[in-house]
Amino acid sequence: MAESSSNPPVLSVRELCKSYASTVAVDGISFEVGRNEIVGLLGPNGAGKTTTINMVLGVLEPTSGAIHIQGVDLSKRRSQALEYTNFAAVYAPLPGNLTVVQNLRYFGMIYGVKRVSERIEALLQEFDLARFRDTKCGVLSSGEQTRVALAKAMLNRPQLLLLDEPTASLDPSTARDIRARIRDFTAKGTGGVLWTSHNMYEVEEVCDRVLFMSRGKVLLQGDPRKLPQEHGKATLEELFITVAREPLALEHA
Ligand SMILES: Nc1ncnc2c1ncn2[C@@H]1O[C@H](COP(=O)(O)OP(=O)(O)OP(=O)(O)O)[C@@H](O)[C@H]1O
Repeated sequence: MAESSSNPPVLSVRELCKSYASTVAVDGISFEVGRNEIVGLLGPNGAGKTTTINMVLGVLEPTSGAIHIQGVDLSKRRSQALEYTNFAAVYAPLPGNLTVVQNLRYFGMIYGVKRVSERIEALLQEFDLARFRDTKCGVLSSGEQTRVALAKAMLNRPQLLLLDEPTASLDPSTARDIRARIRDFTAKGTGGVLWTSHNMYEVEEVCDRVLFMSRGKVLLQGDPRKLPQEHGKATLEELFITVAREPLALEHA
């Protein structure tokens, strides 16, 4: 049973902190990801984005704070919370010596997916991967590997999908295709997405809401199409550069 309410957000993060000796990587951030919502987690290199994602994935233990996935407290009922979650990132490629189907079967078994063969066939169709089913993942192009990584991330029908720069290194047409599939995921189901990207054009196109992080804190949040104007900037990219170079100016604005 959910702990907070009968219809909690897919992700709720409260006062989350992570410190390493003298480095405070994440410094008391709070935010939510709602159903059918794509939230962009933005910020310059070293802002704390990956550390945040790794804590939500249960890979890193927070120093303090709370994470609830579908209302389930990650620190208390970890397996149940993680059953609702999945993840794709370019720096976490699938084993290259396994074929597309072998990879999907392997992860399907790990996630305990019911009627796994049926689920794999549906995902091969959905992600236009049928012709690569017996190809080893290591020889696929970046765009094809991203599609396999997304198919793997959908195996357990997650409610919370974490995507760390899913379109990095993709050509514009493949990137557009991937964005459309992610938008479909939130539009057709009940899930939500937390998405990191350094591509401001993409963020404006895809994200319903963005969180700007700098030095471990969330400095700004809002609609990516309105935020620049609200802060006297012409574009999201200009706002990003200000957050990166002069975070204190915004913190005190
Ligand atoms: N294991 C660790 N030990 C010490 N410091 C760490 C460790 N992991 C991360 N950090 C530091 O925490 C801060 C946040 O790092 P993080 O990887 O979360 O940033 P990021 O926003 O994902 O950056 P990027 O855009 O470059 O991927 C950085 O200053 C980093 O050096």
